[in-house]
Amino acid sequence: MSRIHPPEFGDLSPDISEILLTENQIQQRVGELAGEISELYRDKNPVLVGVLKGVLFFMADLLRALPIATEVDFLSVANYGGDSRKQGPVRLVKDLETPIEGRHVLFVEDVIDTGLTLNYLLRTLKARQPASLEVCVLFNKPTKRLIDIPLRFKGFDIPDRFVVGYGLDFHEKYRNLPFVGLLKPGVFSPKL
Ligand SMILES: O=P(O)(O)OC[C@H]1O[C@H](OP(=O)(O)OP(=O)(O)O)[C@H](O)[C@@H]1O
Ligand code: HPA
Ligand SMILES: [Mg+2]
Repeated sequence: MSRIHPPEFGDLSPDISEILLTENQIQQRVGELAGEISELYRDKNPVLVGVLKGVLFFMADLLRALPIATEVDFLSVANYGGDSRKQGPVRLVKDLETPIEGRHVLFVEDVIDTGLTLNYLLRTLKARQPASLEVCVLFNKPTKRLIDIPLRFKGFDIPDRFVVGYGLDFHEKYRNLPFVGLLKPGVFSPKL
């Protein structure tokens, strides 16, 4: 089975300087992660919890690769600091609809950078007394971490660079690229 993509990504392609992970590499690793996850959660009917919006493609692909019964739910967060994101605390702007007390919860994240977002969310979910709470992250930037977080399932360690694609955005753009890449210096400005 193959997916249909335009040969070029229209007006997005010229903004990309380098592809770090191809669509095939990502899809293969997602399949491997699904295998590992299904071993741990067989017969446990876990709740997969994702944080919007970056996780949308990873969650969709992971769910479809999992050969076990699961449920899915989503959270949404905002940074108190507005534009100075990644520096201040986060707050919940959309909560789960699923009560997770006594449930096996797998937190699914697209990228972990400082770990501040995940740290806040894990503390919030732990207080609801799930039967278990583990983390699955696709892209991990180990050198950016401010808070240590145990990662039960991990897709790739990636360098400390700002990446886009496969759900990851720069000012809400580039999420729809099927690969993960770097933006050209003229396009990406960390101060924006
Ligand atoms: O480890 P941290 O430094 O906290 O960064 C990781 C968070 O940043 C990204 O979300 P973002 O705030 O970009 O929201 P989005 O998913 O809607 O793009 C990502 O999806 C994580 O939730
Ligand atoms: O590299 C990144 N790209 C997009 N969003 C992000 N959020 C944390 N790190 C990143
Ligand atoms: Mg983002």
